[in-house]
Amino acid sequence: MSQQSYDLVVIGSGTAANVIAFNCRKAGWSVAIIDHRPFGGTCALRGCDPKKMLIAATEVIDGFTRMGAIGTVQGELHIDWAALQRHKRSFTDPVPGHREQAYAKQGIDAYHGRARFSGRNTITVGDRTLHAKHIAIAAGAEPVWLPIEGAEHLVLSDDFLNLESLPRRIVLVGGGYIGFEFAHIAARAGAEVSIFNRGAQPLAGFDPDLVGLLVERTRALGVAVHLGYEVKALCKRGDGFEVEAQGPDGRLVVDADMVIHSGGRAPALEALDLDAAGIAHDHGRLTLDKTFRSTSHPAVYAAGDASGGPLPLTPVAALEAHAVVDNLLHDKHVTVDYTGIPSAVFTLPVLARVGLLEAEARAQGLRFKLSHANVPGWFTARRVNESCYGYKVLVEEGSDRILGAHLIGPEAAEVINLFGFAMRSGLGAAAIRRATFAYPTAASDIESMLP
Ligand SMILES: Cc1cc2nc3c(=O)[nH]c(=O)nc-3n(C[C@H](O)[C@H](O)[C@H](O)COP(=O)(O)OP(=O)(O)OC[C@H]3O[C@@H](n4cnc5c(N)ncnc54)[C@H](O)[C@@H]3O)c2cc1C
Ligand SMILES: NC(=O)c1ccc[n+]([C@@H]2O[C@H](COP(=O)([O-])OP(=O)(O)OC[C@H]3O[C@@H](n4cnc5c(N)ncnc54)[C@H](O)[C@@H]3O)[C@@H](O)[C@H]2O)c1
Repeated sequence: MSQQSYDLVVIGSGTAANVIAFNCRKAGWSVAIIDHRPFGGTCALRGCDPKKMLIAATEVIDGFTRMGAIGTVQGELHIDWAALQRHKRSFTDPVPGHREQAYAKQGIDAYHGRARFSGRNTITVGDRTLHAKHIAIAAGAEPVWLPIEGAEHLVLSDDFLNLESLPRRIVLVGGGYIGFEFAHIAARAGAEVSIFNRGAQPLAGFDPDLVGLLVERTRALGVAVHLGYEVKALCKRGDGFEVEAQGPDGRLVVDADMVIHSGGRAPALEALDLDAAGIAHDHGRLTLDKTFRSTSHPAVYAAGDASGGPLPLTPVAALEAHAVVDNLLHDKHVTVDYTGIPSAVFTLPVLARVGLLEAEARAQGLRFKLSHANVPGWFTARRVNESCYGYKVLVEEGSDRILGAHLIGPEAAEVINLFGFAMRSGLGAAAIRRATFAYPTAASDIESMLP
C-alpha cells in the first residue's frame, strides 16, 4: 500500500470541492482530490445542468401549448426523448475529462475511488493511503433511506436524468424540488405522472399561496398530485409496480412502470467512517462551528451539501467553499451570510423564493408591509397566455428593508435574482422603485409588486 502526503485532501469533486482545491493549489499547497464517481459532482453531471438541458425542450412544448390554446400556433409537437438525451449528453459527457485535465494542469492529484478515513489524518482510497495536513469534506448529499416496503425498486434522480426511453407511467415519491421538476419534464414529454407527498403542503420551503397555484397548474398539466399521502409500499406486478400510499382518505393504489425517489437528500457521510478520524457528527450531520470547521478535529472543514447547512444548493456550496478557503489559507474565522440567496423550482412556470416566508417573518415578530396578488392579467403573463402569475413581497416597516420575495410565473427565476441582489446589497424598496428596467421585461413588473 503506497502512502502520499498532502497539505490538503479534498473529498468530492463537485462545486464545493473544486473551489477549495483550485484556490488552495493556487496558493501553493499540495492538493489531492478524490471522487468515486466521474469527476464533476452533482450539479454538472446529475443535477442542475442536465435537468435544465432536458427542460430546454419542455419549454418549447409549454410555449406551444399555451399559444396553441388560443389558436396562434397549430399542429402537433412532441419530444423525441432519445434526441433530448443526446442534447443533454453533449453537455455532460465532456465534463469529467475536462475536470481531470484541469486538475492535471494545476498540479492537483486526482484519485478515483471511495474515500474512507483510516486514522486521524489519513484517508484510504483504493489501495492508497493519503496523509493530509488539512481535510475538506465536500462529499455532497445522497438520497435518504425511505421506510418503504420494496424501497429497493426505487429509481434515483440520477437514473431518471439518464433514461434512454421514457416509461409510460411514472410515480414520484415526494413532492419537493425533484418531484415537481421531474413531473413537469416527464408530463410534457408524454408520460402519465403522479406525485405523492407526505405532507399536505408540498415544497415546504416555498410560499404556501404560490405553491397552491403551482399545484393547480401541475394538475392542469395532467399530473395527479396526491397531497397528504405517504408511500408505504411498492410491489412488483409483471413489468411494473403497484404503489401503495396512505392518506387522509385511506389507502390509495396506483400502477406505475417506474417509481422515482424524490423524498429528500442528506449529507453523504456514511461511507467516510468519520469515527476513525475522530470527526464529530450527530444524526447524520457533521458537528461544525460557524466557520465550517469540525468541532472535534481542527484540521477538518466541510462545505456544500455535506456541511448540512440550511440551503443545499449549488451557489451556496460555492459560497461556503470560499469561506473554507479563507479559513484554511488565512486562518480566518469567516462565516457565511445566507441573506438574500434565491432559490427556484424549475417547473414551468417557475416558482421562486428569496428571504423570509410570511410565516417566518411573523414568527420573528417583524413589522412589515405585504403585497400579494395573482396577476395573470398583467402584460408579462398575457403576452404568453400564462394563467399562473403571482407574487408576495414583504418589506419591513421603518427600515424599508426587503424581507422576502416570492414569485411564480414567466421568468420568475430571473426576476428573483434582482430581489436577491437588492437584499444582499442592502438596497431597500425605495432603491428598487428608483431603478429603471428595460420595458417590456418581466423585471419591469417589480415596482408594481412592492407594497
Ligand atoms: C436532481 C437534482 C437537481 C438539482 N438542481 C439544482 C438546481 O437547479 N439549482 C441548485 O442550486 N441546486 C440544485 N441541486 C442541488 C445541487 O446539485 C447541490 O446543492 C450541489 O451540487 C452540491 O455541491 P457539492 O459540491 O456540495 O456536492 P456534489 O456536487 O454532490 O459533490 C460531491 C461529490 O462527492 C463524491 N463523494 C461522496 N462521497 C464520497 C466518498 N466517500 N469518496 C469519494 N467521493 C465521494 C460524490 O460522488 C460527488 O461527486 C440539484 C440536485 C439534484 C439531485
Ligand atoms: N431547483 C433546485 O434548486 C433543486 C432541484 C432539485 C433538487 N434540489 C436539491 O435537492 C434536495 C433534495 O430534493 P428532493 O426533492 O428529493 O427533496 P425535498 O426535501 O425537496 O422534498 C422531499 C419531499 O418528499 C416527501 N416525502 C418523503 N418521503 C415520502 C414518502 N414516503 N411518501 C410521500 N412523500 C414523501 C417529503 O415530505 C418532502 O416534501 C433539495 O433539498 C434541494 O436542495 C434543488
